[in-house]
Amino acid sequence: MKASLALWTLPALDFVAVQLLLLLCPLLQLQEPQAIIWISSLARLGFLAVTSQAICAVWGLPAWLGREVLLLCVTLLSLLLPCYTTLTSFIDPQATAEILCGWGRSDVLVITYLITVVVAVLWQNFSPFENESEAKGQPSASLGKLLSCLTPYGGRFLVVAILVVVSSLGEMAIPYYTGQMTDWIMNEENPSAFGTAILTMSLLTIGSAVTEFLCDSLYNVTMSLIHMGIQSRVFRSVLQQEMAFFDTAQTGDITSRITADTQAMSESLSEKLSLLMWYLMRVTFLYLFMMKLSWKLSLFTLLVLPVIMVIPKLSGTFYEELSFQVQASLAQANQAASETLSNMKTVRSFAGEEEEAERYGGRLNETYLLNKKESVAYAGFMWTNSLSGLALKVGILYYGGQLVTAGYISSGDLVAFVLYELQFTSAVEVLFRMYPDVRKAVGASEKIFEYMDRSPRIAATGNLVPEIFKGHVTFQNVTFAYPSRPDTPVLKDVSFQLRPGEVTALVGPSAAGKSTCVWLLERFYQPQAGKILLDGKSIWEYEQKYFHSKVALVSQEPVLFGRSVRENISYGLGDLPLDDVITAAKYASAHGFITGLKDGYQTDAGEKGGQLSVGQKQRVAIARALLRDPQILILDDATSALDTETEHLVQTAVYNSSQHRTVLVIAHRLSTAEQADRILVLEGGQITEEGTHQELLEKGGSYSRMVQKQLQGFQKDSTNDEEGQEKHV
Ligand SMILES: Nc1ncnc2c1ncn2[C@@H]1O[C@H](COP(=O)(O)OP(=O)(O)OP(=O)(O)O)[C@@H](O)[C@H]1O
Repeated sequence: MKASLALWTLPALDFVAVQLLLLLCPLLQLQEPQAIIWISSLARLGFLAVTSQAICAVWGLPAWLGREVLLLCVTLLSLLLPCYTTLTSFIDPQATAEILCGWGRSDVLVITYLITVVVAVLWQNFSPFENESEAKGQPSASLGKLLSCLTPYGGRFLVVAILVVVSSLGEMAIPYYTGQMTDWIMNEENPSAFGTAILTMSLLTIGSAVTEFLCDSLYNVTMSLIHMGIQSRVFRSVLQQEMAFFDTAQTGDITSRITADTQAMSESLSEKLSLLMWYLMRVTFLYLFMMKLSWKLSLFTLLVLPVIMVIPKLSGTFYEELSFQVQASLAQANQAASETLSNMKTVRSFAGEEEEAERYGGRLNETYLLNKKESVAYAGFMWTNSLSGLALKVGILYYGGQLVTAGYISSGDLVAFVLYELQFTSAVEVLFRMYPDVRKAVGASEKIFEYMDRSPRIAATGNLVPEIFKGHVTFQNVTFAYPSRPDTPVLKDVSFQLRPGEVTALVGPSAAGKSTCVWLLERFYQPQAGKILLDGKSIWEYEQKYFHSKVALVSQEPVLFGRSVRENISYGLGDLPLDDVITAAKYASAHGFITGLKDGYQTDAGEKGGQLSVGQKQRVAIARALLRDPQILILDDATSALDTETEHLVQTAVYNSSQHRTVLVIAHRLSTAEQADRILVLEGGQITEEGTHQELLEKGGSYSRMVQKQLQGFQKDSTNDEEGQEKHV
């Protein structure tokens, strides 16, 4: 506020300086008015530069004004008049005499200020260079990046450009011939020329329409190719991201970027960018033809043009901001809907339908409110646009009429000019009406490029593919906190080993960090301190595909895909023989229930495996892991949903098949851990005990207490059962 007020002192000081210069200049006793105006203007420039810098240094600049824009204003204020008088004196010395003598007049100063303000606003908003506010992280135009997506199709765009030029030129000829005809009709010199002009006009119109059709078709086909390419690049890039990215980004947001944002962008690009290109070409040609007819009228049009540019731009910026907010709010609504639909069972079991519907309705209402604002902003933008265009038309007709009366141009030329000018103005109007839409595409593309250009914080760039892989895992003083909660360490200086041919069980209370050890071993995250080694080498040194062919995980909540059971088991391995799939399924005790399904191995598992029970899903997931014949097998509470008998069968199969394999089992049921060769107890992110079941029981520490608690739990359960039965009897 202080800075804005201080800035207003600049015009006041400028006014005083001009008055002083007007008093001082006669003292120089110069005869040449051009010399007087240049000397005074340079002195004014020096004064304004020093004063503006001083104001900047003391009060600083207001947020809406860039330093380079202030410099531009100072230069324009001082040098606009001398430059104008010098240039026009070459063309018409009489016209400049009046300004030279009265350069300090208040009306001249006011006009200079008006032009300066218009140019400054244009520069601030349209400058091709990055301004300070953008550098501070506001959404910046990603036009360059967008264009880089178009470059592989350069050849096609060249053909489109040629077709645009040909078609535009065809259109340009029509007003020209209309003007010619007006002159011919008025002079009645060559009546046969009338027919020739009509024929030429018809041919050119047909030619222009045909090229326009070809151009549109080629352009739209190319744009859908680009859309497809961008969508698959974004998806690919998202898949490369580290796990922490998926912890923080909402699935609905990511999906919305891949689908809705790319859709919005490519729609705007295919419709609006083609029109933009078309109208830009048209504007250029129209202006050239207008210049040919009357440079004065063309110059007049150009001078008034900034007025019709600034107003739509201002309302366009507001509209653009709103459309950005609408998109963000829509993504949130989508997120609410997809979260509810993907957790339908939980919603139903807690009778949360009404609450979820209200939540979704609330989000949609927010979007609706923003949409309302956006519509009003759009209407305002259109209104200001047409009003400013109308003012320009009236001005041109008035000035053109005067030029005809003065004999500068013929009536035919004025008719042709007015026709060109009408097209020119509507083309400029269309350009500015479309501008927010193209910005909208750029806005949507910014979000897309944010994903597309994002480099994963953790990249698996290793290339180690040893022929002999034993699978000896070493956790060496590992300390880790999740990136989303950097201040809460989950693992603290954890060290242990998993040996080939051994089954190691990791047990401990809930939230002790057991699954976290698995995620680290799977390379989903990187520890802040310590190392995880595989056969003595860091896990990050191994090549991505090789690593995951050697390390297989069956997680706590097995995830299946909406494909056949067979495809789910052979996921990631391509088209494997059915016999291999069956062997793995048998090991996992899944073959029996699979053959009992309606279509056997071809049965669809449903979305996220929803058509199978949790226990069935767990067995399919174990079969999927065993089919890879991994050297390291991790079972993270992978048999929790199985009955005791099936669990025993699966465990025996897994343990028997692991003579050379390294197996890590995480289990809440301690009976599962009992058979393991070694048991590690993890508590509060630290390994507190290590040994066999027997050793740990004898030690009488946490493990034995946990076993006792579970046993007591079972006894209590069975006592309750017996009591219940007695009561029942
Ligand atoms: N993606 C995540 N981002 C932030 N914190 C997490 C994340 N996953 C787990 N945590 C936190 O890390 C801690 C350890 O979780 P972890 O899942 O490793 O425990 P656990 O021992 O496997 O528990 P359980 O036996 O209940 O599965 C918990 O406090 C949990 O809230």
